[in-house]
Amino acid sequence: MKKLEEVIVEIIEAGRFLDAKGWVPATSGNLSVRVDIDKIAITASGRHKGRLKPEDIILVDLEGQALGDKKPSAETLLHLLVYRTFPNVNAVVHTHSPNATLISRIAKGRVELEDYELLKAFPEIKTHETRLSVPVFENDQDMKRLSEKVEGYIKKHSNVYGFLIGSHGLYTWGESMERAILHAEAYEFLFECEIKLMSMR
Ligand SMILES: CSC[C@@H](O)[C@@H](O)C(=O)COP(=O)(O)O
Ligand SMILES: [Zn+2]
Repeated sequence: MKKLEEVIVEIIEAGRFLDAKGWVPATSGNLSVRVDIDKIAITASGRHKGRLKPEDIILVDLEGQALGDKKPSAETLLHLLVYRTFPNVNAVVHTHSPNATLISRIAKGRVELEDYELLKAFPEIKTHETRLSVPVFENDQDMKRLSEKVEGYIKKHSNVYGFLIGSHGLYTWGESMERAILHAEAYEFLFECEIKLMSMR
């Protein structure tokens, strides 16, 4: 596990990267890193992810209780379910890009990505001759209800590297922040291709 100081810098730099891409507009999005067996560092609620300061990164326990007085992300439960489900995952990112928001409005139930060379950006995928499903969940302000639905799906399906929330955005993760950002980039590219393909039909 990295030291908390290193994790804070990592989250701030990742937020700047996502902001530079236009994927976390208007304080949307959130990022987290596992810092200990029972502690997660996560962005405080309502902060602009391109302009994070060290004090905007706070610690929560595995129930989502803040270990301090700042309010953690409103979507903390969606991060915690990922850490609970995948012991090898150490970073989760959530973006609100136009592509993720749009394709999650168009797709019914899931986005099917197949025959793309870039699918090899995801773990264990070694060939373009793959179909990767990205589940789409209806948006819901009741995070407990939404997180239970997502966790139920992920527990029943293999090869899930991310999920979409309808008209909202993308969640993805990785063994490190670097891998989580790489997966976000790959999803963004693939969603853009799919949206352009749909517009050509
Ligand atoms: C500002 S609209 C986006 C928010 O409602 C939410 O979806 C989001 O991604 C950020 O919530 P936050 O509580 O700041 O982590
Ligand atoms: Zn969001």
